[in-house]
Amino acid sequence: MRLEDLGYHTELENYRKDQNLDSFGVGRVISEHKERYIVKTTEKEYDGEIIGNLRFSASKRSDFPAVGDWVAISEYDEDKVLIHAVFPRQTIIERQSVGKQGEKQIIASNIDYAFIVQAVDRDFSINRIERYLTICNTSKVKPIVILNKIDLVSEAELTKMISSLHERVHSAPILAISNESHKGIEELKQIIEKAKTYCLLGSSGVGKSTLLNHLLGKDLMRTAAISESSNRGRHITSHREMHILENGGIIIDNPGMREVGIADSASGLEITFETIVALSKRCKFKDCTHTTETGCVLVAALESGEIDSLSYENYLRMEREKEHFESTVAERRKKDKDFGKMIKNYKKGKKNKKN
Ligand SMILES: Nc1nc2c(ncn2[C@@H]2O[C@H](COP(=O)(O)OP(=O)(O)OP(=O)(O)O)[C@@H](O)[C@H]2O)c(=O)[nH]1
Ligand SMILES: [Zn+2]
Repeated sequence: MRLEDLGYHTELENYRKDQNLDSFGVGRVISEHKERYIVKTTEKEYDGEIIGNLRFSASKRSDFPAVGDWVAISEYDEDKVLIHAVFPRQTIIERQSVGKQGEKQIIASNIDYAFIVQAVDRDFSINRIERYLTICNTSKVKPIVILNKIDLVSEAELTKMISSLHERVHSAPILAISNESHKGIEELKQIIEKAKTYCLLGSSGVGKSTLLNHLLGKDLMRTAAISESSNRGRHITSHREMHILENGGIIIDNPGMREVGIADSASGLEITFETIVALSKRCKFKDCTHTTETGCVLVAALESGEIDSLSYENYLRMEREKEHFESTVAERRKKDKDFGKMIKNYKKGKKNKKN
């Protein structure tokens, strides 16, 4: 195995040289548990601990290593390394840390692509797909939409779902698969690139674990669960959050990833709702709510059908959640009220126009 097989590339190597980290080894963090890390190198997997210096200079949680990070290490025992430095991260998936207002927690780093998994049964929701797209766009991770459980719907139903999806989602490839009939799984495997890092996003029950097992070709989750229970209280050396697939792709799947929310994804809205945001910037009215105002570019675009109205409502909702997340409590109360009025106005306006 070479470092490149774990996703290492020239930019990281240049950084290592620039920072005079040549005397250290290089590894990638594949698991994190209460400040204990598993670091994978070309030779093996080590238990890693950060050096005191790194701990003292860390001013926030994101200064600590995360799953997916490249780190400079030195071996101090047969299976143990000290972590001296964290390499700059190319992409970061993070979320609001529990209990600490305003502080972010890194879920994983250096991910190239995210599979946004959604089941085509009751779970199917383009709104939710737009949410996950926004998370990806915030994190600079490239999205790939996967519609799963297509064995549960007819060909015609699936075609309808895909075409309605195409109307609102323009920037991401869409794949349809079934873990049950295995339809589309080969095609999915084909698009997975060697040495690129992937993650799985999507609600509970959409089939992420089942898919991962198919990709890995084994019943991974069960194996992990067994070794975890027999290792209770100790560092769980058998628990991996990063997996290398047969074709060389790398998948990160950790518990935190499954709880990432929109509140944490401010900047991505502009990319997900590119047309809407671009238009709203062109609106000539100051303080326009872009909902009912005559002469507003957005209102006009909605009427002409240039913008999908469901997409627009979803955008308003997410924009508001974003602001909610960024504002203080007092501001929030006022904004909630204003927003309530705004949505009401918008819907009233739409109704009136229909009549
Ligand atoms: N019919 C059908 N069922 C599926 C398919 N994929 C997964 N399932 C079933 O859906 C259920 C949930 O699948 P999981 O893989 O555990 O879902 P998950 O996304 O990992 O869920 P969390 O672990 O809660 O995040 C299981 O009972 C699977 O057998 C599929 O393609 N078709
Ligand atoms: Zn306007």
